[in-house]
Amino acid sequence: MERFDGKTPELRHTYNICKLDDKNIPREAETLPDFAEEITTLANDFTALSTFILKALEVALETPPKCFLDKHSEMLSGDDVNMTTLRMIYYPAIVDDEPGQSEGAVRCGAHVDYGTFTLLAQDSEGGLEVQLPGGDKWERVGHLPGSILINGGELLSIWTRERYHAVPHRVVVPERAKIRTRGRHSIAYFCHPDNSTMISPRDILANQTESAEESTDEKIYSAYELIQKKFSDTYGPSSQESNES
Ligand SMILES: O=C(O)CCC(=O)C(=O)O
Ligand SMILES: [Fe+2]
Repeated sequence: MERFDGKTPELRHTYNICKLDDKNIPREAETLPDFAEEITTLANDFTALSTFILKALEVALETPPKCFLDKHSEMLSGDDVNMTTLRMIYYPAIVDDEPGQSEGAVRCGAHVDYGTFTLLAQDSEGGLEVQLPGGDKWERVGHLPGSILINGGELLSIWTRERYHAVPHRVVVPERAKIRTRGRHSIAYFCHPDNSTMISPRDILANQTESAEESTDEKIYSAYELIQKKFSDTYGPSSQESNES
């Protein structure tokens, strides 16, 4: 994903699921007997919520009917067809005297997500910050129990010519000693279009007038090409199949 700087250590563990099947969902029958069922239900709920939001975007942007829905028909069917990912994230407690954990360490470096949008559920530990459009100040995201944050991603920003922004965000290590010695959990659902989708603002904004410059100069890429370009900008040209983060 992410626009991290390649130097600052990121203190987190992640588990990504791109395809909802038995092979990809860990079954820890003894320690977590209901895990597979719970995570499958959660993933399906996130997919249903994403479908609802895609419909709402169609209404808000007055797109041709099913314009977004048809382009997101393969969510969680595998990253060979669609990069949608459910990510479980654990940020371990900070131990100040361990190497790499104090000076300059972050939980998740500043970045924008790549896809259409991200649904983010977080616990109450805090640390998530966003940069709102037009400003460079980092704002704390509070925690409302049960709430889900919707973060615009980069493809949505290209598609809508920045009417919906990709929101820069990060997770900082809490300053207060008592809080930093507790771990933090979050779950993100990265909603992506099908890989072959051409990310063309002209399809989405068909009813809106465009300037002459926008209509002639625009080069159109597929979702797959744009994501590969992101990976190679972030990790270097040899990183072909790395996942978001
Ligand atoms: O853990 C969080 O709250 C944010 C994670 C995130 O932004 C990401 O994995 O892209
Ligand atoms: Fe993110």
